Amino acid sequence: MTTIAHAPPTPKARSRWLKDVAGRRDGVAGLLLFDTLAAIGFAAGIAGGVTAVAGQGAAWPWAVLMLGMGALRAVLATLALRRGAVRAGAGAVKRAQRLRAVAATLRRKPDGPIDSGLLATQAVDAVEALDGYVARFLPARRAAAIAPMLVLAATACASWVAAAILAATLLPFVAAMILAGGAAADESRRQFVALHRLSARFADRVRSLPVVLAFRAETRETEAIGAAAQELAERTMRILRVAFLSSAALEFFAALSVALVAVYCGFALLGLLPFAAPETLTLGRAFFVLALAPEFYAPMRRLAAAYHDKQAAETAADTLMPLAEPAPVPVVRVAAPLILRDVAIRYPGSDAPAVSRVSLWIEAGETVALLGPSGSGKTSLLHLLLGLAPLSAGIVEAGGVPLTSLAGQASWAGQHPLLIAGSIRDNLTLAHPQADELAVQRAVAAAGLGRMLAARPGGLDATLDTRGSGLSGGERRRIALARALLNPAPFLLLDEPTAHLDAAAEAALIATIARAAKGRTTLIATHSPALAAIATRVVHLGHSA
Ligand SMILES: Nc1ncnc2c1ncn2[C@@H]1O[C@H](COP(=O)(O)OP(=O)(O)OP(=O)(O)O)[C@@H](O)[C@H]1O
Repeated sequence: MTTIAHAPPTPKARSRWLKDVAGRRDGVAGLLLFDTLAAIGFAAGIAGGVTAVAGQGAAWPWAVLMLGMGALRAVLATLALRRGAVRAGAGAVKRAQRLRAVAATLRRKPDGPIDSGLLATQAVDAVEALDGYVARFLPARRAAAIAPMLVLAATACASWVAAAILAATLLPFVAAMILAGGAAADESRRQFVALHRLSARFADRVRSLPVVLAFRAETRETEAIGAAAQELAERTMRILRVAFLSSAALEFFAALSVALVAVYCGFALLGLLPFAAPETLTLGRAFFVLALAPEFYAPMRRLAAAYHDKQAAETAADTLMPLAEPAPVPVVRVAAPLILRDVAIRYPGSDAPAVSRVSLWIEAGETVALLGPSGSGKTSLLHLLLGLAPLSAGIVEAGGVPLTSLAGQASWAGQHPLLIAGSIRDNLTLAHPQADELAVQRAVAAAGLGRMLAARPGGLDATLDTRGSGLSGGERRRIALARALLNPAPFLLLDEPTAHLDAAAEAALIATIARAAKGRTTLIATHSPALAAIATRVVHLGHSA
């Protein structure tokens, strides 16, 4: 199971980070405020219309005002939704954070504590959790600070008593909101962790499906995934329970305030108040106040509905904040000689070094074969040069400058070639997208892929999945070799390119490799004396532990 090795950030640091990430996007909050102004106009339209129907003046201008304001509210609501979600809103924030998560995955240190599978999950799940925060919560919070005051001011113009009633019910309403928010916070965090656990476990098991099937562990794994899914379902139900309870409390106070205003207006109009009326209320004013009363709580209810988004974003921030900021990778052109001085490689968690005290001096254009028993560190040395294994002692230099990675300047064919979902051509041109058709055909022929492609429907355009299903191990290695040959990089690193081939196929491939190595600085990890024979120098690595 994947884990993240870092302490959670403080609440203050977390909210500062979220604010910085979201930036100032006041457009949506502005639209919500205009919506409140339109609601005031709508209420005025209703009040004027009712007064006109009761026999005081023409009704149609009020009807026009009411319809116009109603239509305007619909437009403003749609615009707020679109702007928050797409334009300059959550879309841009999510894109930026996804790039950050992917960059952190690609540029993490070889001995870094964060698992790349987990980082990939973060790029999808955690970043998605920022959506509601940017698109709904932030605009709702900004609007909730001003909109109720606008409604209160408009109400006070018609009836200061009704305004006082609304203001008085505000206090318990806010207290209920704070309580509900606090209760939802912990549940929401636990649910996010359960979701994370389920998706990481699921991704893990899908990746190792052949192993699960081979060891007949389907039932056990299905039960484990079922248990994780059940845990998530239970946590989701708990959140829903808290959400229903809190929204019931909020609705109660909102309804209570509207009811109090209605009772006051009705009794005042009928002259049934048990005390002397503090103001003169007309039918129009009473209707205006009544139509406006629900709008007083609308911005705060919108905020309460989006509160879960805030919790989700805060939990996501805990995993996204520690990711390293993507820094532009300096393009350093390196050249031979490659110099390794007393180099040691120790993998995190290992007691013994995989490689220790290795010193090498490789001149430009040299072909060096790394020979040694299994586990002696041949692959680790090649990985070190590519920045995929940690340098724990010693110095690696290229052309007199310290070297962190040959990536970008080396053609590389590994022992377990990476295949991407796509056509065979996509896989070949992965390292050199500008390669033309002639170069692709030459690399295919050189790597001995011609017969396999001729027998396959679609040839170069036949599609592969990431497992390279339908390809033999040898064919996968040949694809990796063809890819390395296609890329005219100054360094060529090959890891057991002729493993598991019969003698004739090996001899043909050795001739190809000898041709490809001409003019490049080449390192080949191999067990094959025949392949090592083409090298200008053979380096024997120590015995495995
Ligand atoms: N990612 C890793 N984490 C921990 N230990 C590792 C890792 N990769 C390799 N090792 C260990 O480092 C040692 C050297 O492994 P390496 O693959 O470099 O040897 P090799 O000479 O290429 O072996 P082979 O000829 O079998 O491919 C081994 O003991 C191996 O278990």
